[in-house]
Amino acid sequence: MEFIHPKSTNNIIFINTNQSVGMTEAFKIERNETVGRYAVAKKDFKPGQVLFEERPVAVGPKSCSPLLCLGCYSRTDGSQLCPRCGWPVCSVDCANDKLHANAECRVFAAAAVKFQPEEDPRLPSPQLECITPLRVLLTKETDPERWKKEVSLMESHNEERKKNEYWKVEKVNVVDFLLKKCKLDGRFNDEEVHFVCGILEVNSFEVRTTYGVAIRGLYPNLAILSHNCVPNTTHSVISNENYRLIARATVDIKSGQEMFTTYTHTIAPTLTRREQLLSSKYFHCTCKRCSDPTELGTHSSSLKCTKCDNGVILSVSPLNAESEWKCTHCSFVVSADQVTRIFSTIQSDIDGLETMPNADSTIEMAEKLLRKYRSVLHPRHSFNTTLRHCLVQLYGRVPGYTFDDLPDILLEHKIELCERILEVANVIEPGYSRLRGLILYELHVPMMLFARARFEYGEINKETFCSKMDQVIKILEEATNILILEDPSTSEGAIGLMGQQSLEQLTSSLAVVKSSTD
Ligand SMILES: C[S@@+](CC[C@H](N)C(=O)[O-])C[C@H]1O[C@@H](n2cnc3c(N)ncnc32)[C@H](O)[C@@H]1O
Repeated sequence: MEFIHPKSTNNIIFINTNQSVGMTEAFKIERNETVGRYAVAKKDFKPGQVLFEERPVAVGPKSCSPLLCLGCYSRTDGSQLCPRCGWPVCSVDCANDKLHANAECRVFAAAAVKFQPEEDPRLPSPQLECITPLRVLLTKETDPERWKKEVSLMESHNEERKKNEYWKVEKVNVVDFLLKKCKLDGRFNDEEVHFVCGILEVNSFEVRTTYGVAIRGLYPNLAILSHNCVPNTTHSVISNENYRLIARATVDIKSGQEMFTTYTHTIAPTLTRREQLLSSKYFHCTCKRCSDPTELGTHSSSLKCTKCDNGVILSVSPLNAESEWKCTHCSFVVSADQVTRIFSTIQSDIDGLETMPNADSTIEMAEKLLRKYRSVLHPRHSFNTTLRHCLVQLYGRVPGYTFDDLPDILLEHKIELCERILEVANVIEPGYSRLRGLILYELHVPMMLFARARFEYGEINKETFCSKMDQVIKILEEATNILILEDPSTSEGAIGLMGQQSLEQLTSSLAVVKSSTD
């Protein structure tokens, strides 16, 4: 049987449990014509408070995944194979991992379907396309209750998906492969296999393994939440606890209010977010942020007018991707096509940064891009926020730009980069969001070093220094309160723990300074 190599898609939003949908204490499920089912809070929640915890129906490789071990999902070249089924794993432990051994391993071994070596294991492996759908399908037999109450109710959008080119690829790589080659046609049918592929595309969320590899997980409670480009919840997945998920409120959620998550990158501009939501989740987002030409005053999509100095170019009708864009000050008009071209040129420049190492050359390139598009993009445009986000993680860390190397001017620069990101993050991911937690943490170090230097040079007096340090402590406290809620095995969780220690040290050394006589 010949597999079809699909074009790469990114349709991710980003083990059984006894807890079924509708049983959560946090929300009740309501329904309307536009979104289908959605979640309404049953009581009040505070920022950071847990809404619900759940175990996934299944986790496994994403669509278009490169070759991965089917036990721990580490990258592999396919040279090590499971002794029972002959599919890629990286160790005996991984071959014996329950998720593999009780699922596809049994199916492949019974049908004697062997894995065929891939020419280039770094490219998407069509053979892995069937793994996560198969794991979900098998729950129909292993946990029929959960299948009936949770999985079978999920939205697949198969009527729309049927019209896509990819439907035919899915028929060959997943449906025919599982039913014919793996001899599952007595247990499942065409419609069921396409259904699980559909619900995975529409409902699964990206999950990171302990080693940082991106896979996907199907979480029925989380999947009830509608999308909003300003979410009021966040979630973390604990990879070394069988991918248990914890969903939390990021802001106050009152009883009767809808709970929202995000299915896309919040930093992206409206055109990009809406395009991604339409192509992979099959709906037109009409949230407040998408409907507002200024993106709630963040100007994440706005361009600078090149004809007059004072104007900002905004979409006349942001819910219509064909709408023209106009200057707020002069009569200059730009077509939707022109804006799309400008955005894709800048986006591909930024994408180039992703493949660069964490080194001084990446700092220089990101700074160059900020300068290059200064006359085109609004200062708070999404692309600028993305570049600043990249820079704040490098300043203070990479050789040549460690905190010991940074002159005061670069400390001030890092402070400004963080403050600019926060102006946007406070609106698009308010409250207890990872984005805010991380940027607040990045902000506290240069603020502290800058204040210390000013004090040591005698440029500020003790009182001003103490008030600046009080500010630093407040910022670090907020960062820590957010990040300490993350799994300690993740980088965010580790920063939360470091933040806690620094907070104690800073508070006690500031107390010493405050009590000292001049
Ligand atoms: C993960 S599911 C959410 C649960 C779904 N509403 C259900 O009934 O099963 C994602 C789907 O819900 C709908 N949806 C979610 N958020 C939406 C929104 N903001 N506007 C319109 N439809 C939305 C879309 O059909 C989308 O493909």
